[in-house]
Amino acid sequence: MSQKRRAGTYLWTVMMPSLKYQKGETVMGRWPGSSLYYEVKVLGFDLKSQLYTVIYKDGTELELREQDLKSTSGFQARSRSRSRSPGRRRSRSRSPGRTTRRSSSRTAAAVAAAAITDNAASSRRETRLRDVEVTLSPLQPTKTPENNGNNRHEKNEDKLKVENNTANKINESEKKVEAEPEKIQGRYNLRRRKDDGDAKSDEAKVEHPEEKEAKKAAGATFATPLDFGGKIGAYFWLLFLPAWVLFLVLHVNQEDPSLATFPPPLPPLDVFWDAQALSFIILWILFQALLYVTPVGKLSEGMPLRSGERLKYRTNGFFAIVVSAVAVAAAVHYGVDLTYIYSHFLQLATGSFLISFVLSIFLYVYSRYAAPEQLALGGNSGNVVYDFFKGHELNPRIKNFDLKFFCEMRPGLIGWCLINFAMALAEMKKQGLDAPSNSMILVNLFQLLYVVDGLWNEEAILTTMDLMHDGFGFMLAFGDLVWVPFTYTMQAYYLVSHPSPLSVPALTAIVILKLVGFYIFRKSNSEKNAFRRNPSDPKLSYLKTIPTATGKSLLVSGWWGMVRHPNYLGDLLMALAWSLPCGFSHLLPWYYMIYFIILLVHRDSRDMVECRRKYGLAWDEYCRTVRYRIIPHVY
Ligand SMILES: NC(=O)C1=CN([C@@H]2O[C@H](COP(=O)(O)OP(=O)(O)OC[C@H]3O[C@@H](n4cnc5c(N)ncnc54)[C@H](OP(=O)(O)O)[C@@H]3O)[C@@H](O)[C@H]2O)C=CC1
Ligand SMILES: CC(C)=CCC[C@@H](C)[C@H]1CC=C2C3=C(CC[C@@]21C)[C@@]1(C)CC[C@H](O)C(C)(C)[C@@H]1CC3
Repeated sequence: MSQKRRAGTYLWTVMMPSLKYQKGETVMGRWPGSSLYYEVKVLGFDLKSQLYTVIYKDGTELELREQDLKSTSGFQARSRSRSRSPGRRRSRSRSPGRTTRRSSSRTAAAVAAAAITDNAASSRRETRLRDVEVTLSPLQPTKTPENNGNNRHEKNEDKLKVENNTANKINESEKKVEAEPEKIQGRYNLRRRKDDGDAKSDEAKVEHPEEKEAKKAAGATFATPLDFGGKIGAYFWLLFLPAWVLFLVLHVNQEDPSLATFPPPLPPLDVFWDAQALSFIILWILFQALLYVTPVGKLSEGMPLRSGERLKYRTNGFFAIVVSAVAVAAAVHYGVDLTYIYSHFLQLATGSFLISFVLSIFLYVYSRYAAPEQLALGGNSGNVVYDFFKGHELNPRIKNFDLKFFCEMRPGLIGWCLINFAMALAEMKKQGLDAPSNSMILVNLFQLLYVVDGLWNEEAILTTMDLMHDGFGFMLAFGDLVWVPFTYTMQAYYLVSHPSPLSVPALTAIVILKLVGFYIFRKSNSEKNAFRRNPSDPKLSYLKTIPTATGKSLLVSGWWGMVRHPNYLGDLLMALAWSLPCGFSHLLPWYYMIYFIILLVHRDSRDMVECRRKYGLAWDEYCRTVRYRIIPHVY
């Protein structure tokens, strides 16, 4: 176990009697870059960095130094005679990119967060100060030697200018903010929340005595609210997910896979087990692992972690699928009968399930040796079953081998195409055809395009929820190794014994639908990925953005101004195009579509909660501007 895995860097206290401010205490916190103080609640204290995490009333969470906090006594409310009613304030100059009216109830945090800016125009407004509307007046500290003149901005007469200057600074310096977080933080005397990825610290890893005590509490405090039904839900999903795969696999084999025949007849237990099938799965995973570690292709950087570190990923997925295709073609050429996959589907699925289960146990045990900052916020409840299910560690790695990235992008995803191909061969064999049916060809090509595109743009996965936020546990291990290859292939499996002829107009309409969906999916994912990687990319300069207190901005025009998840919309259209070739006789080939709607609606809600937590009122502003979640004018 490396030293790094054991070293706990960020430690939080539940009770630290020696601290000036206690957890839960309400104090006044300076808004970064200004002299304005707002009421904040202390959430915790980081021993190592000596920073307090506080939450403003608008929900923004920031990390502040002790000197940026003051007790509430000694503050006076801003008198009305000194400042116009903030609710009636008007903007002196409107930013060209501004698209929405200001909300009447807002704190400075929100003001800083809510100015929608034009990416390109922001640099031209470098020195311009703007006034903005606010309703909640910030409080100013009564002058004391301590706070008098310790900040350049305090000399400004109009404090709101200062406040808005802060907003502007955040707008102006978006490029710098994302590229040079430390510099910006230094300027504002502020650190973003740790989970937003910054704050690399090189301080010595000496353990203070208090740290030891605090370590015990660290596990429980580094967590976000539970989802998937919480602890009870975790038990349910652990049982339900494998049972559902079994149900589908047993159903699709029937001549008439009607849901009325529930439960499907269970085969004897020994049918499930096949050592040969298990060894094929192991060989496949090892083969993919070998391709993954082959030093071919780019080394891409992931998003900054809580520790500030950026992991490197070998993004050679396209290379892997090409080599895999050549290997499979060679195997077929030399007489390997791929219809084995069709005839041993249940056994192969069982083998994969065993591997995913063993892997999940390993991952959980391995995560017990990880440093607190390496854990996933969403899988750190302290409940073994929940954390085992959700994934305790964010990016488990054995040396440079990233287990989550590998499992998500390689064996299951490429295996999905292999299985589809085997189903096409099985269809020809079973139906006595010289070539696969039109429907089978469409399903194969559509899903192949989806996978190849994912691998070609492999770097884009590094800015998705799974890679950035979700831990690696049973949910993803099972999802990647069992769910994807053995349920996403349902349409092809179904077509083997349920031919579904397609007319030319139907075929054309389905192809168009797929292409439209693909276009939306690819363009929107690439837009967000490019923006997250380089917000000052000149190619994105036409886009409008909302700055947030974390230093990151939110896109509010382009694809991400159409709906909040344009990528989901494209994905759903593609899912529809995958099911349509199978006709309407049975529900089974529509399983993916139904599951996918549920998955994406749930993912959207999870993301909403997470983004609200991260971005506070800036997120609300985004939601007010972009009203629909996935389908314009519908949902
Ligand atoms: N076939 C399948 O089974 C599945 C496919 N998918 C597909 O995978 C892809 C990735 O999906 P997923 O990871 O769920 O979600 P997203 O790729 O949409 O990632 C969501 C994150 O994007 C960032 N974001 C949200 N709104 C904005 C904005 N306006 N401007 C800039 N950044 C924003 C936020 O992260 P931050 O601000 O921290 O950067 C947010 O947490 C999608 O295309 C989806 O359809 C997903 C699940 C299953
Ligand atoms: C019910 C259950 C077990 C849920 C687990 C969900 C996983 C199956 C999915 C979560 C996100 C995924 C993504 C892809 C595959 C499915 C899982 C793992 C993905 C790799 C498919 C190919 C795409 O191009 C993609 C790279 C965008 C995508 C990323 C998310």
